[in-house]
Amino acid sequence: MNQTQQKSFPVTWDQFHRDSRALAWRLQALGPFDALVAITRGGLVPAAIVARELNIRVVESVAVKSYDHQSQSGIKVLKPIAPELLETARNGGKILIVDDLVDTGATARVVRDMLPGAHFATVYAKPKGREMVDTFITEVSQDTWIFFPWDLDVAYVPPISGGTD
Ligand SMILES: O=P(O)(O)OC[C@H]1O[C@H](OP(=O)(O)OP(=O)(O)O)[C@H](O)[C@@H]1O
Ligand SMILES: Nc1nc2[nH]cnc2c(=O)[nH]1
Ligand SMILES: [Mg+2]
Repeated sequence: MNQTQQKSFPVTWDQFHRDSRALAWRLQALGPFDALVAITRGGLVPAAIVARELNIRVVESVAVKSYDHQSQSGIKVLKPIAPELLETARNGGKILIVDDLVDTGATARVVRDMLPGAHFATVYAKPKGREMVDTFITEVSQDTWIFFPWDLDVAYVPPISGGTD
């Protein structure tokens, strides 16, 4: 989304761990996977959790940047997938791609093109990008901005009544 979102969906560490584990449970039936590719940076945390649960030892990263804060800019590949991993995929290896979320699907499309046969998994999905994902856990509406625990801090919230006492 290019404009500031109307709704917010803040996610705590506990919730993110739980949702990432739920993703691993769902993926277990589809494995075993020979390697995992995490889309940095957001995919790194769910990738660590999924790799631990599914005992995937080979973890590669691909760096794709599409947002500055909440504004979408052009997609840039800042670090491509290592040639050894592409070779594994070409030789029939089963590759799992993990990201934290799919929004418009633009990031997913770019990485899918790099690894056409891979399984693409995210923890969260918005309607526009849902078609790009093979497995996800929770769907949120397109006008929702998801706030991840690594982007949040504990802060004072004024009372619902608006009063100060
Ligand atoms: O479906 P899309 O519209 O492409 O949006 C989804 C992507 O946007 C975010 O990454 P971002 O580019 O903000 O970088 P980050 O992972 O480093 O936060 C998120 O982690 C996904 O990778
Ligand atoms: N943190 C965060 N990054 C995004 N990138 C694209 N959509 C989102 C979102 O809802 N939350
Ligand atoms: Mg990302």
